[in-house]
Amino acid sequence: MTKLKNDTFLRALLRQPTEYTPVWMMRQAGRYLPEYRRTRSRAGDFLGLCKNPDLATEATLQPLARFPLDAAILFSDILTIPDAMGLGLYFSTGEGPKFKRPLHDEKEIYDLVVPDLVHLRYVMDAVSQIRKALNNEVPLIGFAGSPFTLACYMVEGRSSSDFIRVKTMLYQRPELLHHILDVNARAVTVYLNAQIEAGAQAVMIFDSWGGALSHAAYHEFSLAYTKQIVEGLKHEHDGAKVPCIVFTKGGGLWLESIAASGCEAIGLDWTVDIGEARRRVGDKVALQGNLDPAVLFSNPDTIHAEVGKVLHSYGSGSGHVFNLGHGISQFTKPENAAAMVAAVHELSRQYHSN
Ligand SMILES: Cc1c2[nH]c(c1CCC(=O)O)Cc1[nH]c(c(CCC(=O)O)c1C)Cc1[nH]c(c(CCC(=O)O)c1C)Cc1[nH]c(c(C)c1CCC(=O)O)C2
Repeated sequence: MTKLKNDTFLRALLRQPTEYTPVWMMRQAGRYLPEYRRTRSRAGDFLGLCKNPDLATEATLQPLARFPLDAAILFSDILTIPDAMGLGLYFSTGEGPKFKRPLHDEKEIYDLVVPDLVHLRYVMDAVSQIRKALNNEVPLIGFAGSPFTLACYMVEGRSSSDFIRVKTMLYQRPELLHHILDVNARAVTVYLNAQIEAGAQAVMIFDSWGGALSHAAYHEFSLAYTKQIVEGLKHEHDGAKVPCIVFTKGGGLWLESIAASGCEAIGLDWTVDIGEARRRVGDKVALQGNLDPAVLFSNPDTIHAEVGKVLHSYGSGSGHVFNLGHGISQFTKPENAAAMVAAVHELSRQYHSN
């Protein structure tokens, strides 16, 4: 078992005592950092950066060099899986991800199989290289998309705001969507377990679009498959527990069912009061979140006050990992991210009496 110099993040996820509230930021490596933009231009484009383990390691470490964050997250993307399935992922500047061969007809859907890990070898290489470079300073988070969120991109072929194709399939040909979701769930399980074997010390499942579903559809088409993954994960590696965080954007109504999925922690977006969330599920899981990323457009004094409100709402004791309620915007000033991290470390000590 490797000993971490700072394991505050892992202890908070396991609801064990800590001296302060650990903090990291979703999308902490990204376009708001000038050094990231330079690394990306050396790689050619975003996907080239994900597929080059040396440059992915460099990007992962950039935010840690600037801010005293309590965790690193693998630099990659959730869409590596559909890419490895042969859908032809590409990113056109300013328009987000697209697929050359989205899933439109029945034959394409029934031909879909769990990809061979050789096509995702570059991700595991990045994980082991990042672990070496981190030198046990802080833990490394691995991640994947939820089966439903991946299916949104695979069926729509690109980002969408109304999800017309995937929702039409859900109501008109549910068996086709169930087939995609089953393949995705098996693929994500194998993929996350490979990241854990390669050195990821916690994993996070991003269900960015589960919140677009109705109550019943969320349970049947999103949570059921996320649960299947959580059940198939390795919960221990190298003598240490490997906690799993489930983040459903817009999932505030369903915290009790998410907590029952078997995950160690729930990621919260900013629409939820974290204290109320704790009263609902805090005896079962840890909570991660949930500052509105837009707070970082303000100024250090406002950021300090808003961080204070989230910490106060959660209250005393362990089980809270501070984060934004969604990814940091590319238009954020890095010094405002620094102010947030400093405020969490300063203000949270009063809530931890040990
Ligand atoms: C839906 C989703 C995707 N990717 C991801 C999600 C789930 C999280 C969420 O809800 O935001 C997850 C993701 N994407 C990225 C990470 C890296 C790790 C981190 O720092 O948190 C993680 C965890 C890098 C990235 N992924 C992407 C970038 C920007 C690409 C660039 O450099 O131009 C980064 C740093 C591109 C990406 N990738 C995706 C989209 C929709 C986009 C375009 C969005 C945009 O333009 O802001 C798919």
